[in-house]
Amino acid sequence: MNILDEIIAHKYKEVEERKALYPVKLLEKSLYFETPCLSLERYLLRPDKSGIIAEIKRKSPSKGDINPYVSVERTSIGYMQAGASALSILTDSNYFGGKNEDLMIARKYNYCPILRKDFTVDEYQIVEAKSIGADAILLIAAALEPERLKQLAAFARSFGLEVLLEVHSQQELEASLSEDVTIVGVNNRNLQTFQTDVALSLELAQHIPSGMTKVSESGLKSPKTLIELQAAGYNGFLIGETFMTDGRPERAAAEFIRELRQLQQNLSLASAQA
Ligand SMILES: O=P(O)(O)OC[C@@H](O)[C@@H](O)c1c[nH]c2ccccc12
Repeated sequence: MNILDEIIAHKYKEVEERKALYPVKLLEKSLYFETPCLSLERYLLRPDKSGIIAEIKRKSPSKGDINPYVSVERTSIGYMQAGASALSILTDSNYFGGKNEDLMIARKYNYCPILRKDFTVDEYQIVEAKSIGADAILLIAAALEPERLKQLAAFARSFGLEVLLEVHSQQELEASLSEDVTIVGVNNRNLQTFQTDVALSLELAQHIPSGMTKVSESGLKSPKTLIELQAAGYNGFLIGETFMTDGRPERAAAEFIRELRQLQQNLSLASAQA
């Protein structure tokens, strides 16, 4: 069994337990149901922002502990001050050391779109995402039958949540697109080997319908790579480890974004001179 199958099998059980502990009726009392979501897509397209979705990830199956005691308050504020477009908060606890409270803390301190990063397999988790203040959810093509994925996407949209559709191949992409999906994320991490290869994003870019907002996910280590991805049509860049492996992730993000802006400026100067 590969790691994704294992995580998903565990998730189905976990969701049943959570449903019993915190019934939907209880979640629906959250004030966030009266608050409209901020559009991740719109923030990714804002020219004054970097396009970076900065992630808070304490640990992962591939790396083990990354930053287990990170301060979500300090890091989330610092990420946004550094010029990130949005936040991604892992809420899976078993494999990634996250929790709903992490997202709630990020929500409390930041006015920006927040992606709830989890393995969504059930409508309950979508109600839960809205109840903790998320603006967008992830749906992973490799984890869901295409028809099921489309149902969940429509359900998320009915709460105003945006959907980031995660794919690893052209087949997954073509099978899973629907009118409820406007943001496509190409995950550069192979879930069998945990290797990351940005070439996958560059390859798949041409197959993503124009008009979709394109995000490249995982293994992004240098601002130069972002410039390449931008040239290939990417608007968003999901970055976790490169920041989180630093004792102060927000400082690593600030440094990264400063370099990115420098490169962008050099490029626009060069093209103005040409
Ligand atoms: O830490 P990285 O290599 O920068 O990757 C971030 C993000 O893309 C990765 O955490 C991720 C992508 N898809 C996921 C699905 C579930 C959990 C985590 C992920």
